[in-house]
Amino acid sequence: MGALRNGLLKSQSPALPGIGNMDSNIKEFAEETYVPTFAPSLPVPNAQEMMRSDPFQVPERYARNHDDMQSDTVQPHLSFEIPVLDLSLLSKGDAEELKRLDLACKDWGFFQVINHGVASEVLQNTKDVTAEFFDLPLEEKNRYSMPSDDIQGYGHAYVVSEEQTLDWSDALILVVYPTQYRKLQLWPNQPTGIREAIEMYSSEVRRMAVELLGSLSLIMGTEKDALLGLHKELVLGLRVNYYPPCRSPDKVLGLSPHSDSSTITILMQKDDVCGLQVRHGGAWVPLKPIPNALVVNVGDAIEIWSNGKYKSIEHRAVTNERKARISYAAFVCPHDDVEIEPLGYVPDAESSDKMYKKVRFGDYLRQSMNRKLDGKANIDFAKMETLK
Ligand SMILES: COc1ccc(-c2cc(=O)c3c(O)c(OC)c(OC)c(O)c3o2)cc1
Ligand SMILES: O=C(O)CCC(=O)C(=O)O
Ligand SMILES: [Fe+2]
Repeated sequence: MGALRNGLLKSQSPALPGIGNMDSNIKEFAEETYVPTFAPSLPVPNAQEMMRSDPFQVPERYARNHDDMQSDTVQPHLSFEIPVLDLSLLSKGDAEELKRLDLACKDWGFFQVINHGVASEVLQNTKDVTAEFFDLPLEEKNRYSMPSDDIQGYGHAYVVSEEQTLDWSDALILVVYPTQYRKLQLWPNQPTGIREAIEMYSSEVRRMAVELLGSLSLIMGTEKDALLGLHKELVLGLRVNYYPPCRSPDKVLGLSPHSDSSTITILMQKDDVCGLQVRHGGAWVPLKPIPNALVVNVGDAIEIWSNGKYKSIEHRAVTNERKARISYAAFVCPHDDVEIEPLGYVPDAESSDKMYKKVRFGDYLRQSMNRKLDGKANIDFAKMETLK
């Protein structure tokens, strides 16, 4: 078992596979089943504890380059232009709503979804129990620390050098589907009901993902079930981001600019704190939460399958001066063994030339996890040599 990730409490060991909080029948199953591991990340301090111990300090490792932060234009007035789509209409195959989906994916790569069918009680319960988890003492949360060679558990991912500027956040990352990939020893069992809440929320998000993949298949000019079929098995990783407040929000970022490697990402966020910003026309546009809506963004896999017609869009999270923020990103991905490449028949694709080569999704995901979050740099891995 590897090094402890959360630097502030070095005496606490991470939960060991097969010890402690795992049901014996699940343990037996897990031991017999292949569970993929993910990229290593360096240990860094726990952001929440750092803030708690001295609310006014911004350690050097977190301080962003002043010029970079100042030169970033933020355009709040464009928030209202980020598309809002009705999933109940999309699922019925409503032609106008499908057209709006096509425009949303082309112009923004981000949209909010209403009438998604996930009960507000399910959303609220997930928010309540996970907020309680982050309020637990560090010692308790560290029972679920990420092992040093994996991305699952409580800690930090994408930290690959001592020099890189750190994000002002902690995360709990769990693989939920397929169920045999779950590492239940890293699933919190406190507060009561947290596992059930995550399970319930994720199964609703998976249902939504299947409906959205159907609509995306249609606007990509193929059969409704094509994209789902291309996944072989739908993989769903849930990343719960905890952003402590920061008294100097202009000096730090909660999450560095990046695009998601996924096919699509479905994001839930606290209704009362803004934080997500989307790259649009060279500026950053804050995405204002609509109560009970879920946010969807196009990931790198769709960019590749659509030969660049629909692009994964860079986004980042900023921090709030007074309030903590929690967001829940569900990454919907194909199975590791799926080979992705432009589908070849997407209508009006940006270029008739193939812009991306064939890549195994597992290789794509791992190369992205072996580097720091860095805008759209990941996708170079799949670009044709002549286009890099
Ligand atoms: C099977 O276990 C997992 C599957 C996928 C992920 C995962 C997929 C991503 O696409 C992804 C991501 O795009 C991302 O942003 C770059 C990220 O951090 C911000 C992820 O943690 C992430 O995870 C995890 C586990
Ligand atoms: O916190 C947010 O709103 C963004 C989270 C995100 O982009 C991610 O987890 O990939
Ligand atoms: Fe993201």
